[in-house]
Amino acid sequence: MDQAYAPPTVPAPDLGLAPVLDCRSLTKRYGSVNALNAVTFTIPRGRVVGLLGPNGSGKTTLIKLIAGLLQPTAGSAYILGEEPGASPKARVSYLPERPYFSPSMKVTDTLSFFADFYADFDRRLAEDMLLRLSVPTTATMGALSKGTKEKVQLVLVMARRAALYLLDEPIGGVDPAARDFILGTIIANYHRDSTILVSTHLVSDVEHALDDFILLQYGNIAMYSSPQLVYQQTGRSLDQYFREAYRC
Ligand SMILES: Nc1ncnc2c1ncn2[C@@H]1O[C@H](COP(=O)(O)OP(=O)(O)OP(=O)(O)O)[C@@H](O)[C@H]1O
Repeated sequence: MDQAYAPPTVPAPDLGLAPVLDCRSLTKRYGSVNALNAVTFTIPRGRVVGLLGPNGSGKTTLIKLIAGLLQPTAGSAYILGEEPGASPKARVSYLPERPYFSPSMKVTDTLSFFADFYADFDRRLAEDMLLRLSVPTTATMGALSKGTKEKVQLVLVMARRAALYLLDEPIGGVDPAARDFILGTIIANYHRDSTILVSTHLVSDVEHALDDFILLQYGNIAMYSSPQLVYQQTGRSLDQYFREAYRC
């Protein structure tokens, strides 16, 4: 069922290139649970797109399908014109919703791990960002607070030169001051040619950093628009609008 889907209301920048992400009738069922229902949308290059929606609306499922970590029940996700596979994966930098480094690894070890694993990883950029976020790089991951671990993992993912960044709940545990730094410096002003799809419940924190947003509800796209357009049409911030209209 896809009748809630509305096409993007913000015109895409005409870069004369294939869209970074093109999802066509993307569907995922877990047994009898319809997690994603024939979702169709396109994201052009150079956009920061928020993936919003209440618990269980399908955000993580969508991100994992795009990252190639889940097989769709039907439909496809194309990244720069290709389905997820070995070559597009190299163009995608994915931040999972849960920490994945061993607690005994030092922060510097995680940098070496990324440098060995990803040819597009910019170690100096990562070190610079960690310094600006006051992350102790000689500490082990297990000794870091939840928010600091999130900072490390986000920095690692954003220090790759990818075409598409998929960030699943990147800053839930980060304190508000650091959230501003992360959103303002790392996400909003980052790699202007790259595209970021970021899932989050922190609408009021992220909305100023977003070019567009996709609102999922019950595995369908309920809205694909921009915070600016919502403000023009309703006089409300995205956060206020959702609290009133959708309670998510
Ligand atoms: N491995 C799984 N097996 C069965 N059902 C699943 C599985 N993973 C997700 N689901 C179901 O699919 C639906 C979408 O889940 P998903 O995790 O994608 O939502 P979400 O929007 O990311 O939620 P949240 O905001 O709570 O993280 C939910 O009904 C969830 O219970």
